[in-house]
Amino acid sequence: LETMEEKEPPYVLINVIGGPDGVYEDHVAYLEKHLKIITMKEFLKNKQVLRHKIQAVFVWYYKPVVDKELLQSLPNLKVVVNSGVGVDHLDLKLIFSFGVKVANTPLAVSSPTADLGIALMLASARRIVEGHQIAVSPDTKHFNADWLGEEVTGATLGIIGMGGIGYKVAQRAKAFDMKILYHNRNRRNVVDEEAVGALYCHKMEDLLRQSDFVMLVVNLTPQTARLIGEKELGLMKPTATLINICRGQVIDQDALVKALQNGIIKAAALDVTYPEPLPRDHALLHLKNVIITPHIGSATAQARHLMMKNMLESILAAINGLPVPNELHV
Ligand SMILES: O=C(O)C(=O)CO
Repeated sequence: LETMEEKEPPYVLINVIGGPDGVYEDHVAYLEKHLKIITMKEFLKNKQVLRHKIQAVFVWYYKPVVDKELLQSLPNLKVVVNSGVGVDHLDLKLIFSFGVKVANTPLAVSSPTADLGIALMLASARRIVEGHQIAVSPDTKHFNADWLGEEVTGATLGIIGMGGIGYKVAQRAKAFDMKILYHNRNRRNVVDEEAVGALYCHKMEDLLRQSDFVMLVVNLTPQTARLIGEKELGLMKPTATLINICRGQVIDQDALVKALQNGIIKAAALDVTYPEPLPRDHALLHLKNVIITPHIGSATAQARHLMMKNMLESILAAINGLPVPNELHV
């Protein structure tokens, strides 16, 4: 009996298989080569037995919620692995206090999210969404658009948050001959700066005043919540565009709506809002100078596959007492 138990794969709790919030079915099939997957529903049905077996929680798009109650019910939990880089939905201190490790998947997310930032910048500058609407409209009399877009070539891009994703945005923007400014808690080393031609702005205000495009790429923390409000929007050029690919809460959305309505800034391109999705009557959904995508920074087949693979690697390492790839610390 003992040998049979030893051979049992590690038990991992996930929210649900399939559906909009679920782990993809083909990923589950892959994971099951190494793990025993338990859905939240199965767990709740047979909690008394399963709670002792579960060694990892697989948080796929914010679910399941890892709260005190869940942590208390899993005495053999070793690790919580999170899809994506942002862990603002996890109470790290609480999780660590249970002696549980946490890992995320920064490498899977950084390139596709940077790509999306550039895509939003170009889509806004070249009015791609409006162009599409004209091209498919039954009424062809506006076919030759009676408006013009802006070029990004030679324009100034201000990147707020120069971590893994921000730096990849800069690498891409360099290819457009953009002038790149950045603001970050810590200045990057000179080699990194020179490789992309990025100039450090110690004061975010300086970046806001000078940029034609401002891209937000920070982690959501108490320090970055509502980082961009009425005052900051007021410092931006009336011709500037704000692009957000990190978290909606980094912007004071009411202030953004006012700034967009009153010509304080020209446009916004947002992959993230709060809440997600926005209520259907929200002003941001009805302004012509706004483009919104439904939080698709990492929504590529390659990224999601790599996320799942990295999460699996972190689970197996933690369970086997090995160094955990992408482990987060306090
Ligand atoms: O990596 C993250 O935090 C994401 O939001 C993925 O889209």
